[in-house]
Amino acid sequence: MTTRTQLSRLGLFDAKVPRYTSYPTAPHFSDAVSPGDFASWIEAVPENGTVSLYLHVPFCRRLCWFCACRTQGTATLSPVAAYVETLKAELEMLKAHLPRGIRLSRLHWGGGTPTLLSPEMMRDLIGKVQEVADFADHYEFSVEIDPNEIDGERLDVLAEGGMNRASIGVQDFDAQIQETIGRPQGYELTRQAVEMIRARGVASLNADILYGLPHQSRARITETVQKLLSFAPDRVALYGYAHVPWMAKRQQMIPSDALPTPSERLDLFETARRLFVWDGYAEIGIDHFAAPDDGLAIAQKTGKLRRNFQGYTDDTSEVLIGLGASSISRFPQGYAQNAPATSAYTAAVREGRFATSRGHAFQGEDKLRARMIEMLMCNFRIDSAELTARYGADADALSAMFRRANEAFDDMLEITEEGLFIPPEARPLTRMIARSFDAYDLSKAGHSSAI
Ligand SMILES: C=Cc1c2[nH]c(c1C)Cc1[nH]c(c(CCC(=O)O)c1C)Cc1[nH]c(c(C)c1CCC(=O)O)Cc1[nH]c(c(C)c1C=C)C2
Ligand SMILES: C[C@H]1O[C@@H](n2cnc3c(N)ncnc32)[C@H](O)[C@@H]1O
Ligand code: MET
Ligand code: SF4
Repeated sequence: MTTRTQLSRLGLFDAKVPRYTSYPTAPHFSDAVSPGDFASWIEAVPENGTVSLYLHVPFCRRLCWFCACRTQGTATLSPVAAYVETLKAELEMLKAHLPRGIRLSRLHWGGGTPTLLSPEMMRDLIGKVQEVADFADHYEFSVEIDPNEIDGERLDVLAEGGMNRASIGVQDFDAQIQETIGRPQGYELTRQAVEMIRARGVASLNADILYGLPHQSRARITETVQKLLSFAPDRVALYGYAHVPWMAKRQQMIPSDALPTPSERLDLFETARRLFVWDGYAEIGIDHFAAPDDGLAIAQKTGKLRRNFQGYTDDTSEVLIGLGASSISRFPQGYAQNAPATSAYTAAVREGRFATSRGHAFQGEDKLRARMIEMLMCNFRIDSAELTARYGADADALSAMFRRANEAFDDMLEITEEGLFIPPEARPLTRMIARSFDAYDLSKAGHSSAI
């Protein structure tokens, strides 16, 4: 039996599974976590430690049809200006609760399109962040940049404010695909954005591209990857296009009959993956590639790769604080998510309350299972020794779980003294294998394709 037949028989081409940027995943959050819990979790951060800070900007000038991000269109800057004022008020509240001596190991601006902010708004927001906490040594300040929404002046402000990583949205360079997904973006425009970013000494450049787009073929994705490689990005995220029109209504604009089949998606991923590997990139987890000297590649080699809401990271901070509408924070105690609607978020912060609307306090085996799933997503292996040492897991119980997983996956996995290992031929199954260690009921969540 070929590997592909085996993958198909195991349900890879039919499965709908989470992306596991958290465990439990966000659909399992409830209203059990309150603004008061969020405040007390912030107050419990150890003095003189580090935290990471994520600021979410849920606005875009254009609304690309393929996009599943939580963002709203705006033709003018006035809602953005009002939103920045709310973010500043939320930062002020954070400052009031944060223990002494905390520094930022990471600052990430995401969205949406944070580069929609005017240079003055950017300066203002950076200033307010600096009032809350200084950057730690070896900090990273990264910003998601839409090449259509950037200019030299904004980049100057960001670079002066300490931005040392930039991430650009590319998705695909093919004109017909761009038209079908509602995201026109010429190669030349993207190249100019890259040059402007590099000219300001920004140390690290990431680019996002997608496989599984309508009309995408091996030839077309090859061309896109080659064009992207001409920019020599330090990192690339190669996400599977998640077609979830029941969640992201804009995707109803995308003709489903032009979408590749799950089997073709696997081909597209493999085609792109090989090109990156040939070019010397290290494979990072399920969907990232990094130059060998990049932090992600080093973290992977040293076993320090982590997974958070922004994807893969080499950040070692235990605490990630997400501000802005819909942002999710992670603490040793659990997750807290802000109200998703900008109106509800704004109303809470303007009244002087944190906007926490949902979340999950860790209980029972949550942390153990979260770490097992993170290990699979990052390293394609589960290391039993760490689980017994850090979470008091029972070695026999772990072995029994591994054996059950291996049976469920046709003996394609390897069980060793050290733990469980997913060999390369079984790696397309990684999210499905992770799901087999998920104790929550996933039947109602409406996830995207497993490949
Ligand atoms: C920056 C944009 C995106 C974010 N997530 C996605 C994009 C494109 C992709 C995505 N994330 C989820 C789905 C649903 C189906 C699935 O495959 O699981 C898709 C297509 C899951 C998801 N998205 C949000 C939540 C709360 C969840 C569930 C979490 C999980 O399954 O782990 C909302 C959300 N997504 C993004 C942000 C910043 C955000 C709001 C907090 C990023
Ligand atoms: C932040 C990044 O999220 C990715 N992104 C946006 N929408 C989707 C989707 N439906 N499926 C997969 N990835 C998506 C894009 O690559 C963007 O650049
Ligand atoms: N909005 C930017 C872009 O589309 C950043 C990636 S999508 C959140 O290019
Ligand atoms: S891809 Fe980026 S610019 Fe397009 S709608 Fe999504 S967040 Fe906005």
